[in-house]
Amino acid sequence: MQYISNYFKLDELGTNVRREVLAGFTTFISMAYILFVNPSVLGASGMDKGAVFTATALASSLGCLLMGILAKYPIAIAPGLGVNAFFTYSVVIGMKIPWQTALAGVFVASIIFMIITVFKLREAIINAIPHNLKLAIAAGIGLFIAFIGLHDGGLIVANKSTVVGLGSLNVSTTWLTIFGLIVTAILMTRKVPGAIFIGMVLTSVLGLITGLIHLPSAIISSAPSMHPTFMVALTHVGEINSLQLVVVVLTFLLVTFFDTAGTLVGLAEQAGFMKDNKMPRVGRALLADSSSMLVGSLLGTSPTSAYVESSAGIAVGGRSGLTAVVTGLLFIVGLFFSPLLSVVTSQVTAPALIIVGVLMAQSLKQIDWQQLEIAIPAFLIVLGMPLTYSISDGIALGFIMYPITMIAAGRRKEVHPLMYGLFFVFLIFLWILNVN
Ligand SMILES: Nc1nc2[nH]cnc2c(=O)[nH]1
Repeated sequence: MQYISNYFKLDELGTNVRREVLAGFTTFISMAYILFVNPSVLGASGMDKGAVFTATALASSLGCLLMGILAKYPIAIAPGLGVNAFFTYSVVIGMKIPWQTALAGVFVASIIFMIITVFKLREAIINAIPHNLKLAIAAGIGLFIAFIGLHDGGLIVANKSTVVGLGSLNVSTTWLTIFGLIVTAILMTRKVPGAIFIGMVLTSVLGLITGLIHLPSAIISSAPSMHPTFMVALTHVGEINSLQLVVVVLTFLLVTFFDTAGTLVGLAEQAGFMKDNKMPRVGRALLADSSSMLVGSLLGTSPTSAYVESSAGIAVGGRSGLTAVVTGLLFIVGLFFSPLLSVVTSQVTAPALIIVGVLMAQSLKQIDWQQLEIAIPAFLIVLGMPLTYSISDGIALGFIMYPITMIAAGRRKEVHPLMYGLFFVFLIFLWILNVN
């Protein structure tokens, strides 16, 4: 115990083992839903849900353990919601790229992410992209996953005359979504730890009682085999050979890199770790994420990110890497609960998607809406993501508009050369998509 306390510097951080364990549990309960939501989202791309479940648990566990032990932060890592939706809906379903190739794209992006981190290019890249556009990406992803949740839960449906509209309230399963959304919203508002998880449990129970969800055959079982997805990424790397796939890899990289970097800084501010506006050991934290993304792609899951839900553990006092280690160990325990997958239907996951969307949309408030040369591209990113049903299309719209409005405002010297490069990359990308 003394060794643990010394290693994680618990005394120095003004914390103790008991508080750290409680924080680790709190964070785990807040994000355990991803064990079920990730297989549901990636399963829609044709991937085996059981294999994704096991890959999700292992990649999350590894990410949390690395973050705890190497970077010593109370920050958890797991496959990001949003980027998994991009994987399924934009890349596999939209661009008709096989999931095996998409997984290879995640693998390639993770290697670039590692190189950027190890060779300290990270500051240069973080600085090249305007802060307001990074905020817009986070917010846009929030709107995108909320839109997916509203649609999957039956609340928003396609409509021939108005494009989209309110779903029919005569569909009984939609009432499960409504119930889940209200319960989760109340629990979140009252700051109950694990609100999203509890909301999902209560919605599933209501589904079981009303017969809208069928009883699972068991609760505990051995972890499902990863055979259908294991090492598939490696054998398909050769298929990353078109501009379309280069843009897909770039999007995986941009989204994961900025999501993680932004979330790390946000959480470090919350926990009081920032020194001179900089986060100490940020390289190690990014390495923890890029390593779990790399391993995750080989096991069978979309990119991992630092999780906003870590703020729940920090809020109950978690300050050291021990918090993340506890969360990581709990993901191993989670491996044995795969039979519950069948209970977690899209109506059960919908409220989680909508509420996490709200959390991610909070960065809207920091965007400088007064300067139109910034506001217009930022707005296109934010609105573009849900309306095009694609993170990369949203980024493309904003990144193409940005140099145009900046030049119009007489601020062309403030545009980083990389942004001019991305202007052409995304222009060609949209053009290729249109040709198809
Ligand atoms: N930062 C972050 N937190 C999440 N929590 C659930 N999904 C995500 C995600 O994609 N990014």
